Amino acid sequence: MAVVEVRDLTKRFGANTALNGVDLEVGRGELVVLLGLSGSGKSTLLRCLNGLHDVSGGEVTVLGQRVDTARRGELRRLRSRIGFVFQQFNLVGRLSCLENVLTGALGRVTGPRYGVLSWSRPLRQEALDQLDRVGLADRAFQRADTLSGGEQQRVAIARTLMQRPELLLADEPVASLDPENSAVVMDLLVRISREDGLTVVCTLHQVDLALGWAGRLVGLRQGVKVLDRSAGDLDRDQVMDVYRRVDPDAA
Ligand SMILES: Nc1ncnc2c1ncn2[C@@H]1O[C@H](COP(=O)(O)OP(=O)(O)OP(=O)(O)O)[C@@H](O)[C@H]1O
Repeated sequence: MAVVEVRDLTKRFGANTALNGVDLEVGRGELVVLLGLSGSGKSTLLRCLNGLHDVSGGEVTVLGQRVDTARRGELRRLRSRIGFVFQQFNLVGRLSCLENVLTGALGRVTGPRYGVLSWSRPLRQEALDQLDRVGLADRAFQRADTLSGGEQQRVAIARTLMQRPELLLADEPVASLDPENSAVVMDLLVRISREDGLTVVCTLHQVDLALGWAGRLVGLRQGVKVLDRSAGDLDRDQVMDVYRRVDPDAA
């Protein structure tokens, strides 16, 4: 069964059509990168997958759950199975890295938590293991806002893993990082996807990163899917064609 099944998806914002008849199927363990010019609909597509946007037409099924027709409770349960990694990390800067990672498990416990010791020992160990996995176990008790951008994104990924997601959506996860840190974060996403059989759908701006790290590339141009191929079958020029601007007067 596909993890993501999108059929003829259309999303309009007023008169603006952000997605126009998009079909997409993503199988378990695939790492798919969405590419396209700014405004081509990449983030909108990610947001339709976890129900952050209502759809204007078509069907979206994720982890066997219809998203476009889901009730609020069904959406809440579905979102607890989907990890989301953002460009801006969204860590709580004054909290330690360990506490930030622990908050990823909030959906698995009942009631509020204040401070590291309010979490059970097994969860604390699990959070430490996740920090270790992203290479930052030695920073567990350091304030998150004292870490570099690349390190903060790795903590954010560890936090998402605490959620035990079955699907990971990443919206420009390396957009604010330098090339070296971008490579570290992409390496990490690929490794986690392979080790856990985790399905990842990620938007990226950098063609070379996408070609180097993705299993499959999906290109959007003005809300239309114009490319959907295995990365190994593509060269740079073919991918760059996704970025060809469309002259509105030429149509
Ligand atoms: N909440 C919104 N309200 C109105 N229009 C929106 C909204 N979100 C996106 N859009 C519009 O939908 C289109 C697609 O935007 P989207 O953010 O999905 O593009 P993108 O490919 O992710 O761009 P970027 O690479 O800059 O993040 C754009 O024209 C954008 O202005």
